[in-house]
Amino acid sequence: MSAVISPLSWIPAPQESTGPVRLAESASAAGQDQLLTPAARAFLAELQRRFESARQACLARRIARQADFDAGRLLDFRDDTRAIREGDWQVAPLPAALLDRRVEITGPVDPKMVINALNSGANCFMADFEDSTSPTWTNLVAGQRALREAVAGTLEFTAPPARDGTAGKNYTLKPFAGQAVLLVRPRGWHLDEKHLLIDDKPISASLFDLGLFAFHNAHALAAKDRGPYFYLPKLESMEEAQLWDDVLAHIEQVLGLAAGQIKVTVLIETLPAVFEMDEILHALRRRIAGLNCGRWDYIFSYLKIVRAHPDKVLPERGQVTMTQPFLRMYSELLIHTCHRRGAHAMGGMAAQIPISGDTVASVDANHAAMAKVRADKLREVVAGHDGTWVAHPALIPIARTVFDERMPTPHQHHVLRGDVQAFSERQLRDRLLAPPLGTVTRAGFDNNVEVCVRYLAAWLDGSGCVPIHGLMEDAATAEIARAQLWQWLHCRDHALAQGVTDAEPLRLDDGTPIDFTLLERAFIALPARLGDRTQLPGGSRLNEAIGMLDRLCQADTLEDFLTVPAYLRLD
Ligand SMILES: CC(=O)SCCNC(=O)CCNC(=O)[C@H](O)C(C)(C)COP(=O)(O)OP(=O)(O)OC[C@H]1O[C@@H](n2cnc3c(N)ncnc32)[C@H](O)[C@@H]1OP(=O)(O)O
Ligand SMILES: O=CC(=O)O
Ligand SMILES: [Mg+2]
Repeated sequence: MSAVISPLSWIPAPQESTGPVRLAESASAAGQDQLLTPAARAFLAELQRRFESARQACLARRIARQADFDAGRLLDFRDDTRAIREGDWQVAPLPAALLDRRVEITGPVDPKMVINALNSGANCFMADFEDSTSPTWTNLVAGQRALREAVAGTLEFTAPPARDGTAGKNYTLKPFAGQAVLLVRPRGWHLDEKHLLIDDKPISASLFDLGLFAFHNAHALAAKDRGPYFYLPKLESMEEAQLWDDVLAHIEQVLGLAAGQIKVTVLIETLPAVFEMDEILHALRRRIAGLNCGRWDYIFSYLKIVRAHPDKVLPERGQVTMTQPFLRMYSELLIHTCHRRGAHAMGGMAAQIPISGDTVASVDANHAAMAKVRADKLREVVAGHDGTWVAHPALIPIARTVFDERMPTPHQHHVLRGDVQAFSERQLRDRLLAPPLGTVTRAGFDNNVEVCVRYLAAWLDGSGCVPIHGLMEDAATAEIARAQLWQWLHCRDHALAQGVTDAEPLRLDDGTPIDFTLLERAFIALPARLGDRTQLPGGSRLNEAIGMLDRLCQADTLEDFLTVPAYLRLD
């Protein structure tokens, strides 16, 4: 292949050790000392000192890029990496455990979920420290402990006794051969972990989650012919992928693992990343097993990146489905890119979960929800995806049946999507950026407010994933609701800033202007929608959540991530 730029050339030097490595005074969770041993702390401190400047450089690049987008520039494929896109190369062969990934279950890392997911019959389980976990210190420590015991094969859980005194159910793991293959998703590059201080500064949350898991489990996994396997979230560029590769190569070296033993799957869930999929695969080519369509964060990222482009405002989130052309293009380009390079093209998550109840209405609602999941999985397998995600064990048979019927082979790398290849980069870009047509209804507006408030309250109370009106809501889905509210409310400001002197507010489909009066009305109507607060997850934190959402909506600038200000209120 002809000359390729060196992605490392801009990365700053590691920091010298300057201070102590210690737990914050607020860090108090059962079992933390068995996890954060002196050796584990030293290992994490070295990671932080070695890679923190590079992480900060990546984050600074995100800010600079956003300033460009706000000034009117639109995303495009990179000129400086054309040689990578046009080159003829493949990723390293996939390990046997990651060849057939047709059904992957995902979920938070509490012990019961971990056991249920590993026993669920899915091919893989993504244990999630990210979108579906509220990163309280208790949750993080309990999650790392649960995963360590799961890898050791000793994890057990007993549910608390019922109110009538009946003993709680006991959960144990199936034999290893029947378990789902474990993948772990650390938090993204933008987050800090405030409970472990290195040189008096919080450690990167990504390095904490991934490093601690690798430190404790890499050898036990290697002994079972598994590497530590990870899902990497919210990357925005090949430089961020390169940073991960450097971190992982370093971990392999320090822990004495074979080079390339650690495997990763990267979520393509930001708009910038979709323009650098070849580059991301290339940066991680020694260890990447696939890319995944993280549709919810992708929609959120689309909103964020084009926030200042009034012609690209998305309709309410219920109308932004994967059959919309701009999202179909994203999934098909991902399939084409992965298969050309010998990597898996994983599908994503349908938000519907089973609806319980035996009334006619709930049975019908459940039937409709399951039909939507089935249709989503069918779209994915027909498009060429090699596997998919489910949020709940009851969805595994639906996804499996669809994939078994349409994908007789362990994967379908042979589906090359020549139709996608036929597009020029200009055509691809236009299709990826074209927003769908649609509307904003009063119901859609009010639903966004309710979901944000309920999710935020639950998150502040330690639950990172909750069912709301029959849908799974996690950090990514709630972020869409939050960012949409802000964008709709500030759309006129952006048009005015661009010189449209007679710009009007965006309007609901019935003509009502979307303004702060409408937001206030939604807040006033909220108590009636919420019903008995004591029955809701995080019920005692609803007022705090309302205050936060109000502030986030009123602010002149869109907060990058809801979880960043919310984290200041956690623990
Ligand atoms: C955008 C993205 O990032 S998607 C990825 C992140 N999101 C996720 O991973 C979603 C994970 N799913 C969940 O957390 C849950 O399914 C929820 C919160 C949506 C619903 O959970 P619940 O209200 O407990 O569902 P429900 O009561 O129907 O659960 C029935 C059983 O299935 C188990 N279960 C539900 N979801 C899962 C899961 N994802 N993994 C393992 N077990 C699960 C429950 O623990 C419960 O077990 P039990 O019978 O032994 O008590
Ligand atoms: O992480 C997955 C997503 O859809 O976001
Ligand atoms: Mg996500």
